[in-house]
Order: sequence, then C-alpha cells, then structure tokens
Amino acid sequence: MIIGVPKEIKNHEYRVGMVPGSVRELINHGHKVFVEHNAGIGIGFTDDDYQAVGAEILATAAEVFASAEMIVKVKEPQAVERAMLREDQILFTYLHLAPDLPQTEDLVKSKAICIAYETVTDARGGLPLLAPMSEVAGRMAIQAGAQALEKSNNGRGMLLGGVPGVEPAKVVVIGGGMVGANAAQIAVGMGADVVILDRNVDVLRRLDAQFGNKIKAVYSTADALEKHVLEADLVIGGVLIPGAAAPKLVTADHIKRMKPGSAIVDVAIDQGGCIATSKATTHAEPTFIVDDVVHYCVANMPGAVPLTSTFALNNATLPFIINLANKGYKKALLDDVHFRNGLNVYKGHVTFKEVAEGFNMPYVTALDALNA
Ligand SMILES: NC(=O)C1=CN([C@@H]2O[C@H](COP(=O)(O)OP(=O)(O)OC[C@H]3O[C@@H](n4cnc5c(N)ncnc54)[C@H](O)[C@@H]3O)[C@@H](O)[C@H]2O)C=CC1
Ligand SMILES: CC(=O)C(=O)O
Ligand SMILES: [Mg+2]
Repeated sequence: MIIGVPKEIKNHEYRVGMVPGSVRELINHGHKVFVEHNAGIGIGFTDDDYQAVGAEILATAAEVFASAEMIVKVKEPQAVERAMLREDQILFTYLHLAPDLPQTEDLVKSKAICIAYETVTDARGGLPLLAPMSEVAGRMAIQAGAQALEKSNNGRGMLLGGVPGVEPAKVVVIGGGMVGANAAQIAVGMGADVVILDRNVDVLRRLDAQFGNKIKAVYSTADALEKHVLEADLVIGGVLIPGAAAPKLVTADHIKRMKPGSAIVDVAIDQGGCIATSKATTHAEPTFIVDDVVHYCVANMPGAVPLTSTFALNNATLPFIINLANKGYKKALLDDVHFRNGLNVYKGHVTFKEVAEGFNMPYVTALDALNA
C-alpha cells in the first residue's frame, strides 16, 4: 500500500503521523511511504532522516494526498486538507466529529474511508489510541491550570501546593478516566488538595486503589458536582462519552458563582467541552475569561509537547497502521470489532451512531456499510 504522511497544519501543531522508526517498519512490510517535506521538523526529524529509512519526500501536501492510498495524520483534517481527500482513500487520524458539523459534512462528501483514533476500542473497555494523548493532556492540564492561577494571567495568585502554613489549592477533576487520573497524579505530586468526580463506581474504586487517601474519589451527582466546583480553585474537565458530544456538567451559573480568579482547564473541549462557557482555543491564545474565571480550552494540548506526544501516539497507532496496510481496510476492520469501532465515515455514510444522531444524519452500522 502507498501511505502518505502530510505535515500537520493546525495552530502550533508540531506532532507528525509517523516517526522515521514507524516508516521503517512499514517499508519492511513491503509498503511505500510518501512524507511531506519537513513533516517531522517540529520534533527534529529532517527529510534526510525519513529518506534514510526508505521514505520518499514530496514537496507539498497536495502531492501526498494525490498519491497515497492511506493518509496517516494526527489532528482532524482542516478544511484545505478535506478538499484534497479522494473517494476510497483511507484517512486514519483523530477526527472528533461530534462537535464538528462542517468536518462531518466534508468527510461524507469526500466518500473517503475515515477511521478515528479516538473511537477505536479494546477488549478491556479502553480507548487504546486516545489513551496516550489523554495521559499527556491530563498531566499537562495541571501545568496549564497552575499557570492560569498566576496573577499575571488573571488568576487568584495561588500556588497549587501552598507552602508550610498556607493552604494548598483545591483541584476538582471531573471524570476519573485517563485524563482525570493523570491530572490527579500530577496535582497530588504538587501537593494540591484533590477531589475526583466520576459516575462510574468501578472508576472510583480504581482511583481509590491508586491514590488511597491522597485524593477524595466522589460519586458525581449534580449536588456533589456543584458543591466541589464552587469550592474549587482549579477545575479540570475530563469526562467522555466515547464519540459523543461531551455533557455540559458545569453550567454558566456555576461559573458565575465560582471564586474570582479561579481557573478551569476543559480538556474535553475536543468533544465540545463539559463546561457551558468553554470554547475551543489555540496554543497561540490559550485562555479567555468569563465571569472572572480563567478558561483554558486548547483542543490539541499534546501538540505543545510534540516530542513526547508523537512517540507516545506512534507506539499505539503503529500496529493498527501496519494492520490496515497489510490486510487492506476491509479485512482489517471486518476481522476486529474494536478496530471497526473507529470507522466514523465510510464512502459517504456516517457509521458512528452518536455522530449521526447528533446531526440528524442517516446512520449505517460500520458492519453493514463494509458488507454492502
Ligand atoms: N484537549 C486535548 O488536547 C485532549 C483532549 N482529550 C479529551 O479528554 C476527554 C477525556 O478523555 P479520557 O480521559 O481518555 O476518557 P476516559 O473514557 O478514559 O474517561 C472519561 C471518564 O468520564 C467519566 N464520565 C462520563 N460521563 C460522566 C459524567 N456525567 N459525570 C462524571 N464522569 C463522567 C467516565 O466514567 C470516564 O471515567 C476526551 O474528550 C478526550 O478526547 C484527550 C487528549 C487530548
Ligand atoms: C486527542 C487529541 O485531541 C489530541 O491529541 O490532540
Ligand atoms: Mg464568579
């Protein structure tokens, strides 16, 4: 198969779909890889590094999209990239369609085969291709939140861990999955007072086993959520209903009643955000203020630490890329229900239920679409 790796073009996005080591594996399997000029330069990989493992360098994204049977990326295709997608071309990347009607419509129109990293599942109920970036974003959320609390950023002027004789900040993490647990790990390490809310009791048990009495694991009723959010100095939004738009758990009224100078980091913003006042921001301008609360809502947080993130992502995606290339998309997806759960749009049909329902579009199961 011919695999294409374009350079990412989202604001301050320096990750790349494949590092040279991954390219080498594909070439060893007998495939051909086209890489856009300077695709890896943000993390120090030159065209020569890619050529050394057997890739061919193409000057423009247009040439990559025109010649590859499968495009491997990181972020959802931007409008100019969507215009280059071709019928029957495989697109393997993050998509986050639920909050993004224009993208969904363009992917349907393209008639491409669009597989989203974030909805591929595993046998243990996890999301193996989202997990590595959730680890990164969860850990980063506390760094971002600590900065947002600084006075120069309009925060309360509070140190997360306090100092001897002065109380630490209260960090409230909503959603105790991959983002939540990783945020908690860093917040605990910095000496903050940490509460994690989740509505899945098994998740609360796991957090209790991991952190013991260093955190409070709280069942997330509307009541509990309101109490803790109103007491918080920093709120981290990390809830997810896979593939669906995030529920708005923190309301505009909560934000009005939070302490002036408190901060929120809505990591779930890529699925639309779990805080009513959130709107997606970029690394160039990551924060804004609503009712004296500092909001950080960057939709590609791991892009800020692309060296760590690209390798973490590639470690997870590489076996799936090899599988698609070796077997072809049809067999790879039909053989494995968990991989098939990644199929969001197939040759003009929406094949992910929550996306179709959210936009009132016709829905075809991935299995029916592939067997048609
Ligand atoms: N902004 C960014 O750059 C990034 C954003 N993300 C996003 O972060 C979000 C969280 O991802 P993960 O932690 O991997 O998901 P996860 O599935 O591991 O965890 C989500 C948790 O939310 C809980 N939850 C669902 N509904 C809830 C509710 N109503 N109340 C309380 N808890 C609830 C679930 O029980 C689960 O434990 C996703 O939207 C993901 O796409 C991930 C990486 C980077
Ligand atoms: C998951 C995601 O949105 C990211 O890594 O940018
Ligand atoms: Mg207020």
